Amino acid sequence: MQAAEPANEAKVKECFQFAPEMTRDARKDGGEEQSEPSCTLSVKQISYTVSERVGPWWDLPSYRKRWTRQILNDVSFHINSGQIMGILGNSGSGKTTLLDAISGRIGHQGTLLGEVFINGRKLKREEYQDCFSYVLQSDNLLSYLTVEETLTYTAQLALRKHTAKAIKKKVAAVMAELSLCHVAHSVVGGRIFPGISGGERRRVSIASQLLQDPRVILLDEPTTGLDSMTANQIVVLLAELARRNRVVIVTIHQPRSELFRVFSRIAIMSCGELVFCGQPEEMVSFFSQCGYECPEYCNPFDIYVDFTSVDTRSIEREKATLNRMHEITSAYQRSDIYQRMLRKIEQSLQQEEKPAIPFKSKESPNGAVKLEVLLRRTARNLSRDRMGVLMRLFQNLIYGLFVAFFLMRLDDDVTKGAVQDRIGIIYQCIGASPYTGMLNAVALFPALRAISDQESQDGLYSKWQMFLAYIFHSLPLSILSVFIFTSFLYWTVGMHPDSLRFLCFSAVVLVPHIVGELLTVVLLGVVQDPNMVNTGVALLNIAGILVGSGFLRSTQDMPVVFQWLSYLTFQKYGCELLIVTEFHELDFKCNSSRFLPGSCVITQGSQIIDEGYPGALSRYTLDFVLLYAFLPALLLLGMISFKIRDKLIRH
Ligand SMILES: Nc1ncnc2c1ncn2[C@@H]1O[C@H](COP(=O)(O)OP(=O)(O)OP(=O)(O)O)[C@@H](O)[C@H]1O
Repeated sequence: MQAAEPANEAKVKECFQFAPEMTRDARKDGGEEQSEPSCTLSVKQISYTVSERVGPWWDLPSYRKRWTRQILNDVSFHINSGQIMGILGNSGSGKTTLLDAISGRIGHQGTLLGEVFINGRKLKREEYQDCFSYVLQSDNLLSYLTVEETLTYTAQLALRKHTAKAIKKKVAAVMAELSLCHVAHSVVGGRIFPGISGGERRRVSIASQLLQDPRVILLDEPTTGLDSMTANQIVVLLAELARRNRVVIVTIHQPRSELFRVFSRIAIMSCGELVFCGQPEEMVSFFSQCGYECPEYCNPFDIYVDFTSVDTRSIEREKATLNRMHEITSAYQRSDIYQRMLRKIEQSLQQEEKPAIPFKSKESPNGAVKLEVLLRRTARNLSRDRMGVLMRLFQNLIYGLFVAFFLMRLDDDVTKGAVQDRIGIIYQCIGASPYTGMLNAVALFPALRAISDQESQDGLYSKWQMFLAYIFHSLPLSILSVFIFTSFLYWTVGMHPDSLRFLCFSAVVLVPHIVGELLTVVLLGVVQDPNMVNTGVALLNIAGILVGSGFLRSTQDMPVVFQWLSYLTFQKYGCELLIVTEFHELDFKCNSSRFLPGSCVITQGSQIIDEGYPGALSRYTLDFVLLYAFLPALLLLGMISFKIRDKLIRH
């Protein structure tokens, strides 16, 4: 099949006569006509299959059976630097999976076959992320930072050898390249916080990638959700980026017909197959020769995607449209366009002097510097959330107000609840403070986790470094919040009036609060759904109180297995410590006018310690050490959890 004919060229002109003249075509500038392309990307026979269960879990016989689903089928193409390729196709046709496969971000669930070559050199799997920049469909930007700050922190994470001045220059250059200078000092914003526009956000995402000077940029639906004018501007901008000696591949839904002149290559996908890949003019002539003309004044992108899509609304339609799709795919594979492309791949693989693989700038700083940058970035971003900071600082205090209002003032008279009320306060302090920690983590960490998933795939840092940065940033706030809470509660309700005991009390209550937050973040490493983590931490806390506190059932009376389990709970050490802190050397009164048999048996706090927590006084220091040992243990567990996440989540 011939690629282009004069008659068809006339048709092309006719078809797009309404399209305004674009500035300059990336293709004409640096594409086919470029004599010595500095970078070539060849994708050879990429196939991806996944094994899926046939039915839902509630239909056990079909759930047990599996079938193999072909997501990508033998996809090959070749593109040079200076060119921009648009991948079109209906929803579910495999566009995103193709980009994931090319960039090495595909999950472990399926079987990936095929090879990717840069400058004719085969890429190893571990080299993918050092070679490609990938702008995801949903941008995860830090909302309270300005555009300039966002890019500066990214540059600090990516570029070690650069001085502060060089980083500033680099950020300014990238902002100029992406026309972001006018919003440099504007806050990025997000769903609940207004900031820059959607189009500007996309450009910030692209700018973040450009900081590492990638030669191959992949973008998944960068125009989704944007109005058509902004979408056009983004694609024209991408074409300009391509013209500066880069390969740009972009998946796109419903591009406007004007963009016909902007793309150097158009690929159309359907059901995981590459139905067509060639120059836009070749596309029109190819489809015409197949008998599928683009009607006058119609957008060829829409028309050709429609021709190649499978309509599943009825079995008859599905059969007919699937046949049509296969017919067009076979015609493409027999065409000169396809054969020429295969020859280019072979030429590129067989050239004698293959240029080196152009990796992204790999001058990332050492782990400690990355952690420091992440810590500064997280602290600056979250500290600008005024309501968030206020809630964080005063949530414990608000809870303390409830308790204080309920109890008013502790009494020394055992007949007026001197023992019961004190135990109640200790129970509330140990039982409730993990929840406030958990709520903080569930509200704040998932957004940071999404950012770290993306940035760790870009090779900027490891996921566990974001985990540590979040925990370290939260420590001063947690300490302050607990101190405000205990300062109020301790003195208002009238606990043991001794400053040292107050400090010990605060130091003990701090741990469950931090453990609640830490445990939640640790679980968020391996469990994606924050609601499940929420429930899990709440249940663990309840179980810990039941087994460890000794309030609901005396530890000595519990079965041996629970006694052993209690040693694994921070509640055991926390409760023992608070009981000793409050009851040691405390004398009670007994109001004889309300005398009930047995009510005046307890006259000293030490009786409570000896009966309920024998030996707790002598274990005071050890209990403190064991209680605080939960913090480094959970930090370690968190690092392991986020290393597991590296394996579980590809992006
Ligand atoms: N790991 C996987 N397991 C099972 N199915 C998968 C997996 N990855 C992708 N798919 C399926 O493959 C098909 C192609 O998905 P993909 O996201 O690549 O489509 P797309 O063309 O990008 O769609 P859209 O335009 O809607 O984003 C979808 O039906 C998707 O459900």
